[in-house]
Amino acid sequence: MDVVVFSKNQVDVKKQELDETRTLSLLQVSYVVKQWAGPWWKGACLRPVLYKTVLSNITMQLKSGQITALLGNSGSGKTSLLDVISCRSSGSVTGKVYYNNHEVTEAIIQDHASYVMQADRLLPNLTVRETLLYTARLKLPGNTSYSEIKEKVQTVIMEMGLKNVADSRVGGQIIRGISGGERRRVTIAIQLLQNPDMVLLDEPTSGLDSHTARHLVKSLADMAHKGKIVLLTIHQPSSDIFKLLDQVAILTSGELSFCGGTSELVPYFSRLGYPCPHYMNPLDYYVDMSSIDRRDPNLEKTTTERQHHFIRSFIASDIHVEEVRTATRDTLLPSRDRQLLSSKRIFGPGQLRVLYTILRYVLSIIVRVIFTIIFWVNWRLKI
Ligand SMILES: Nc1ncnc2c1ncn2[C@@H]1O[C@H](COP(=O)(O)OP(=O)(O)OP(=O)(O)O)[C@@H](O)[C@H]1O
Repeated sequence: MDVVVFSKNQVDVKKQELDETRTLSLLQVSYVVKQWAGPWWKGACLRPVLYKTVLSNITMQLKSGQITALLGNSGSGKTSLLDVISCRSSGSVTGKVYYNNHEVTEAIIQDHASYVMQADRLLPNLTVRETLLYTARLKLPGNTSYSEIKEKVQTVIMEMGLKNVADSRVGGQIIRGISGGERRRVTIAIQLLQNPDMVLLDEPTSGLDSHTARHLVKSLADMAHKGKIVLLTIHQPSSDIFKLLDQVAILTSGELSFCGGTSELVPYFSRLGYPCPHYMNPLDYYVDMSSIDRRDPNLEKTTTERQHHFIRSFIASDIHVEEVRTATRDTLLPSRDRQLLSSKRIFGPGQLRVLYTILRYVLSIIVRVIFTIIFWVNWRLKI
C-alpha cells in the first residue's frame, strides 16, 4: 500500500476537517470463511475444508452527513460487509476498518454504532411508546432521569414518523398491530435511542411497498444529513430512492464494481461503454449488468467476462484511486477522536464487563467465606 506524505500545513487543515466530519474507512478489506464439504455426519475431521472468499479488496470511505447504499445481487456479500464493519464476522478478515482514523474494535462499535438487522424482534403486547421507553431504560446510562428518557423517546418517535401510532400496540402474528413498515421504523427507532454516530442497516426496506420504502429511506437520509454516517443494504431500490442517496456501492461476487457519488454512477459506466437506457432505473440496470447469468454456459461466460471487466476497470478508475488516497491519508492522521476514544474506553462497555466479572468473583468468594464461618461456628458449638 502506498504511503502518502503530507506537509504539516496539509495535516493541520485535514485535522480540522476531520474534527467536524466523522469517517468510516475500509482499506483493502478481504473476508474468508471456512466451509466443510460433504455430509455433516462425517464430522469436521473427515470432511475436506474449503475456504471461500466472501469479500475481496474492498476500499471505501463513508462520511458523516451522507447516506450510502450497498447494492448487489443475492450472495454478493452485502450482509458480510456490514458484519465485518460491526466486528460480527465469523471468518478471517484482512485489511483495516477505521472509524475516524482509529482502528475499529467491538468497544468502538458499541459506543458509536447501531446495527439494525433484517428481522424485527418486538414484544407484541406493548405499545410503540412503551417499547421505546422500556428499551431506553435498559440502554441509556443509569443516571438518566425519567423525564429525560421520556423526552428522548418522544424525539425518536417524531424523527421516525411514528407519532400517529405511538400509543398503538405493536402486535405480531397472532395479535394484529401496527403495519410492517411501522414495525421496521420501531426497530430502527430502538437503535436511535442511544444517538449513535453511525447507523448500519441490513435490508431496512425488505417487504415494504415502494411508498413506505421511500418514506423510510427519506427518514434515514434526513438523519444522515444531520451529521450521521448511514449505510444500508438494499435490493431493487426505486428511482425515487436513488435520488435520496448520496453514495452507492455495487458489490459483485464480493468485489466492488462501483463506489462513489450517485451523480457519478451513470457518467462512469457510460465512459466504460454502458450508458443507462432511457426509462431504466440506473441502480437496477448496473446491478444487473454486474451480475453473472448462469442460465446457460455461453451467457455465463459473457457475463463473467463483463463482471471481471467492471471490477478491473473500477480498480483502475480515478474514483477508486482517489478513494484509496483519501482513505489512506485520513487513517494516517492523528486525530482528537483517538484521544477521546481511548479516554472513553477506560470506562467503556468492555472494561465495565471486566469490572462486573471481577466483582462477581469477589462477591462469590466473600459469600463462601461467610457461609464457611457460619458452618464452622455451628459445628464447634455442637461439639
Ligand atoms: N460464515 C459463513 N460461512 C459460509 N458461507 C458464508 C458465511 N458468511 C457468508 N457466506 C457466504 O458468502 C456469500 C455472501 O453472503 P451475504 O449474506 O453477505 O450475501 P448478501 O449479499 O447479503 O445476500 P442477500 O442479499 O441474499 O442477503 C454467500 O454465498 C454466503 O453463503
